[in-house]
Amino acid sequence: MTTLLQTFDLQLRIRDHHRDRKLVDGLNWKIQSGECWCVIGRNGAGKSTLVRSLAGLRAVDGGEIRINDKPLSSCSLQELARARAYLSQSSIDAFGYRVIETVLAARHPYHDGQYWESTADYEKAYQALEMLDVAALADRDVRTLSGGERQRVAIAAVLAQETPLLLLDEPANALDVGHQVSVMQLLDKLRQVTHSDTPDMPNKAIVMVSHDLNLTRSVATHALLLMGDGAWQAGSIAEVMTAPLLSHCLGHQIEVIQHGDRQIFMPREKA
Ligand SMILES: Nc1ncnc2c1ncn2[C@@H]1O[C@H](COP(=O)(O)OP(=O)(O)OP(=O)(O)O)[C@@H](O)[C@H]1O
Repeated sequence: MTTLLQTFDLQLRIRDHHRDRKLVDGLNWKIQSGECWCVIGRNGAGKSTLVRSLAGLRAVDGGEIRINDKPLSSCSLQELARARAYLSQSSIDAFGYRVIETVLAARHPYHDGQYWESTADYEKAYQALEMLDVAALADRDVRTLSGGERQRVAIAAVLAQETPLLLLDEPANALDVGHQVSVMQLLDKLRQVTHSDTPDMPNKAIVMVSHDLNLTRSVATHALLLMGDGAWQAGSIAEVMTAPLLSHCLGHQIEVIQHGDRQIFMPREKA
C-alpha cells in the first residue's frame, strides 16, 4: 500500500462571532491507496473545510498536509491536479458549456502546453460519462440538467481527471436511490482496481463526506469522525462506526441493528 496523503498535527479553525472556533485539532491521519474514508459529523462540524484543505484550496491554521510525501503547500498546480481530484458540495454553472466540455476540462493537467484535446482525452471523457450513465447527455447545456444528472456529470469529470486520490464532498447528493447505490459500487470498484499495464500506479484512495450512515457503511473501509469542537476519532469502520461514538459525534442517539450480515444505522426517535 502507498501512502497518498498524510496530515501532521493539522489545525483548522474558523472565526465565529469574533472568536476562534476549532474545527480540527491536532489531526494525525494517513490515507493509503485502496482505502475509502468517510468523514462524518454534524452540520458545521468542519467536514467541507477539511476536504477543501486536503485539496489545497484552503490554507491550514497549523500543522502540515503532505501529498505523495511532499508538503501540499509546495506542490505546483499541475502536480496537485495530477495527484487529487475534488468534487465540491455544490456549484453553480454561470456559462452554458456542453456536458462533454466540462468533462474534457478535467483532462487539462495532462496537456503539457498542447491546446487541443486529443482523441484519447475524448475517449476518457466519454468513458467517464458512460460509467456514470450520462453519456446520452454529452451535448446538452449543463444548465439544463437536473440536480442528479449534474451531480453525475461532476463525478464523471472527477474520474476523467484520473488521479490516485479522490476527495468527494457529498457525492451522493441529489442522486436517486438507484444511482446512489450504483455510484457507491463504482467507487468501491475503482478503489480496488489494480493497473496491470502500469504496475507502479497505486490503487485509488477515496475520502468522501456523507450524512448517510448506511450508504457509508456499504462502501467505506475507514471513517473519520469530527466532533465539532476540534476533537476527532479515526479508524476502521469496525472501530469507529459504533453506536456510542456515532451518537456522540452526531449529537443524537444512533442504534445499530444487525440485519443478516448487514448493519443498519437508525437514529432513535425522540420520546
Ligand atoms: N468563510 C467562512 N466564514 C465564516 N465561517 C465559515 C466560513 N466557512 C465556513 N464557516 C463555518 O465553519 C463551520 C464549518 O463549515 P463546514 O462547511 O466545513 O461544515 P460541514 O461539516 O461541512 O457542514 P455541513 O454538514 O452543513 O455541510 C461552519 O460553522 C461554517 O458556518
